[in-house]
Amino acid sequence: MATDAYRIRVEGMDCASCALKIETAMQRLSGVADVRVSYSAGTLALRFDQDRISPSTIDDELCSLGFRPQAIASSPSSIATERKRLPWWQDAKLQSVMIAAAVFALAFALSQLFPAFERWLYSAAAAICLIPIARRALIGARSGSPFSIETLMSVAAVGAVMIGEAEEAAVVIVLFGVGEWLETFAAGRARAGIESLIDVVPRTARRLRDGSDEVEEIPAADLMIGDVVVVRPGDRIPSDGKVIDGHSDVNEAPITGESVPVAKAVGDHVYAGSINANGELRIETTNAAADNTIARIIHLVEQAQETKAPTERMIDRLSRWYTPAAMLVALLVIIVPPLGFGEDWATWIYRGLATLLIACPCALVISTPAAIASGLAAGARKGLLIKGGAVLETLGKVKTVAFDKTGTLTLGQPQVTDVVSVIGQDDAVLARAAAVEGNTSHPIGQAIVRAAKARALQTPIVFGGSQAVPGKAISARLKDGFAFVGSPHFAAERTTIPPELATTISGLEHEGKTVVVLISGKTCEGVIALRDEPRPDAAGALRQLTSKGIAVVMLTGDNARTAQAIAGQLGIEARAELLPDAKLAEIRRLKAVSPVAMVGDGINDAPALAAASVGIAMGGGTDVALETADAALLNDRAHGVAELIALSQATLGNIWQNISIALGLKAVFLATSLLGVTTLWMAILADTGATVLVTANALRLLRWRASAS
Ligand SMILES: Nc1ncnc2c1ncn2[C@@H]1O[C@H](COP(=O)(O)OP(=O)(O)OP(=O)(O)O)[C@@H](O)[C@H]1O
Ligand SMILES: [Zn+2]
Repeated sequence: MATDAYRIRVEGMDCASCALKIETAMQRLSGVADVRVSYSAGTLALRFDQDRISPSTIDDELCSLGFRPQAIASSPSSIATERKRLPWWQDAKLQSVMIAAAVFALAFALSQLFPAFERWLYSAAAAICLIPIARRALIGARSGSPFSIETLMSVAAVGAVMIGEAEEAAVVIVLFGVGEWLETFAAGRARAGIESLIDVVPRTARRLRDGSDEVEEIPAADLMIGDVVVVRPGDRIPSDGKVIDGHSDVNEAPITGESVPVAKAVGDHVYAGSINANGELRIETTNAAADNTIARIIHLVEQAQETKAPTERMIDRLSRWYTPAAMLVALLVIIVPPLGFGEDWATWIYRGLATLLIACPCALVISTPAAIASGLAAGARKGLLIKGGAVLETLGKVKTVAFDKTGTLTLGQPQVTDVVSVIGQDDAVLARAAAVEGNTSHPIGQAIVRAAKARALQTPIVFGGSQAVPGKAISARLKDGFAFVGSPHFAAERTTIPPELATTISGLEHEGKTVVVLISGKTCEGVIALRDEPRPDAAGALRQLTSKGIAVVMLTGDNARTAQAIAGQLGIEARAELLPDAKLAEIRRLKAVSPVAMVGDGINDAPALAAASVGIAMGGGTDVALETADAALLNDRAHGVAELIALSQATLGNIWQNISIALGLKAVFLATSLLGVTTLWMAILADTGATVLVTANALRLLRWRASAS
């Protein structure tokens, strides 16, 4: 079966139960799978079978439910234009509230003139205003959501009219409209988290006309790869690109969350959305608008918001039976006291209707996605990229963080410090080792090659390619046979290391240096020691984690003495000499006890990152980090790990506050309705009030700041 992905923006999805309604309706269409609706991003994503259904059928279904499907723009600047908001007085919800209010005002005026018809006038007005709501209730019922808020409203309003409370029915309908309008407003605010990212990309760019010095202003979305743009001091950079002229300090906060300016000169890479501080720059565009780093971040955050967290799934399931159950309770409230205890019918019908109105699950359904959306957006603004609510939830529960050593706790740029030769000349050892490492991507090998270049050494010829022995060594054929550069362990497996050399090696290792041995045939020709400095902020970042009661451990393929020396400096426990498989096994072992986060540079430790409960990529540059791992630190600071965990914990806390607010308010109002204290209009206000409160509480997360850093 060939399936296609379909992703659109849905206008009018302003209440979380709307999102559920769309989800249910889509799941019922045949030929549709993987339905994901994000209330917080306002998007719908699904896969469909071309042979059985077409996108236009899907769009029609959305329209019949009362929503407006819209294509998603691919670049931030066009998203910004696309999302241009209508002025508030043109809002459709507000207009329908105004119409309802006008109809009731008319009924009121007429009833002053014809007091005898008062009841009829209000009933007629209620009926007119109920029509659109009842229609939505019917459409919802037909597409699989019979117990929507519209159904509850319709039943309550009809019931109120029937017991002679037409006036109150009128007030409730108007208030319902006001509530819906408030929810739209709140939903808009909740989406502001992402919009603040979109807004950093300028709409226009000053492009240099081919071969001349003339500048023309064009939409940033129309920039093409190779175009040269001129960015004046104070302007935002319109596209990812390479500086070809000028130098300046650039604030990359929109991408990395770090507002310390970075000096940029010819040849340096710059990101769309960053702010050019003081010098004019000419930049050659390297990415099309939709491929800019910031565009990819926005896209990832939106997609992250579409994936549901476990708590959210639980709440969704809960809310699917919550409403029918509440309706049942309302029914019992209506019939039990009069039938069982001879109480007054009118009183208990009224109380039952109030109970019905507070049965709307909106606030509950919204509690989790609203918090997660804010948490994800707050993270993205600080350079903490989290790929979904599930990751956020797991991160908040992490008890152990495992760090890869190279490039994560250390800078990942080892420098050759010592060369010890057995065959005579130091330079010969370095040159031969550099030849073997000629094409390696391993940081140790690259450092050796750099050192040989720095000494302007002539490297011997290599025959054929090189062979890596992962976690151990690399080999290549030189003129006089095969040579290996590898760990002392590996050397000891192949040959005997002379005792005095072994002493030298362990001495160097005690200093925290990594030592590799050059072997040719069966002879040890010499050793090379390298030093990789710990990141300046590593020790502080680790302390931040341990002070929160999180265990930290360093995993490395390096030898135990070197690992110990570095771990000692950082105050961390180390597991050393782990071959790639052993790293995986170690992660699995830790994970069996409690959730584990693994932090790596995302380049050569992808399997370990994947095996952990949460894989966090850092230091690998934005490109790799963005695509691999569950979370990424775009700012390349070790502190980011503690911040990620703190943000996740704050989000989890916020979720539980929201659930408590939602359920707590319902409980209070259920009690007061039974006691007869709650009026219908109070019940409807309590419902929308809870939704607005929950949204407002979730929005607090947007202002989240890492406390200690
Ligand atoms: N290309 C190579 N040249 C020389 N030594 C190598 C090479 N590849 C691996 N080794 C040896 O194997 C050891 C382990 O390598 P591995 O790649 O597993 O760890 P690493 O990436 O250096 O460190 P970490 O596990 O902390 O990231 C290295 O310390 C080194 O001694
Ligand atoms: Zn609602």
